Amino acid sequence: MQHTTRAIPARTLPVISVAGLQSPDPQARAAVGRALHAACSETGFFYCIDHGVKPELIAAVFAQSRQFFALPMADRLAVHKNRSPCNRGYEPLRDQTLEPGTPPDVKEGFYSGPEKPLDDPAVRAGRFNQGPNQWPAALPDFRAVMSEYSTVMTRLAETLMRGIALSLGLAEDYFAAFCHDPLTTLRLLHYPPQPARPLPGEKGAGAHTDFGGLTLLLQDDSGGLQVRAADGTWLDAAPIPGSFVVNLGDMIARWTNNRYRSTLHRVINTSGRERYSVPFFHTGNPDQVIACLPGCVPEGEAPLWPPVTVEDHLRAMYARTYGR
Ligand SMILES: O=C(O)CCC(=O)C(=O)O
Ligand SMILES: [Fe+2]
Repeated sequence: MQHTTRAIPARTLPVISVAGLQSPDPQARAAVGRALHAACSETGFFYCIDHGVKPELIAAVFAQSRQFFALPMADRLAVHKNRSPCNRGYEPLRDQTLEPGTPPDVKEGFYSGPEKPLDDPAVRAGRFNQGPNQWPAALPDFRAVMSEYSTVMTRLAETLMRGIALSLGLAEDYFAAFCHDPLTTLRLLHYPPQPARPLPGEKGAGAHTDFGGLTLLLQDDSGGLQVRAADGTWLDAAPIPGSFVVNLGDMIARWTNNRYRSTLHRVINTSGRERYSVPFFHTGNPDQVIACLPGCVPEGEAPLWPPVTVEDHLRAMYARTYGR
């Protein structure tokens, strides 16, 4: 019998151990940089392992999230994000339409972020997504768990941004200004099972790219996250326990003139069960101007996008996906 071989594009996302980024040995850090370079330029998505985030903390975040979405609707509506000047709190089912032209997403969520009092100068100035959180009164540990998790994840995102700088041949602290007072958003998501008879195009989360810098996602064991491959097919980002699925958002695509990809992804919860996930968005310093990095435009060509601030891009994307 004859066997033929042919190159088959990888059908899984790369898995990157990021422990080396914490090493005092520059060779170890550079090796992670090389792995990041391949992942960021090919898929814009990878699994991050050996990240140092404690499993107990991750378990606590999921446990609090399940409890939140199991609260009576009146308790959830008491912290509706429409009551917040900065998009913090509960987001009901079908509130967001990530994919233009499709029905609203079959997911509900909860947003929190760095706590700033109403008299903080940035809040008084009406800066986007900055201000106080709303916390569910019925869950006494919720606030502490989410706040600790946000702190830990901000640190991990900063470490990864140092790795991304190395991967681009830049100084390791190149993105320090982007990380200095970052907008970060912790989002809890709950997806009911995909409807038995969905409307045309109806999904848990419509196809979209993320708006910011890095997204670090926890998913439960339901599956359902799909990532668009270069050939236009959808890859399943199957759950790997203990890992984060990391992807690059629009800020990094614009910075690198699309050398690093902000890749379309979507969720269809065909597990038949409730699905829980927790994206953490590290969006960056709101005043940071994102303009094409030196060396990312070929001679004689113009960059693909004009410069934009983090805050302006974020504002435009919320307006588009929430229709207000
Ligand atoms: O729930 C997921 O797995 C992905 C969520 C997502 O893509 C988002 O919130 O931007
Ligand atoms: Fe996303």
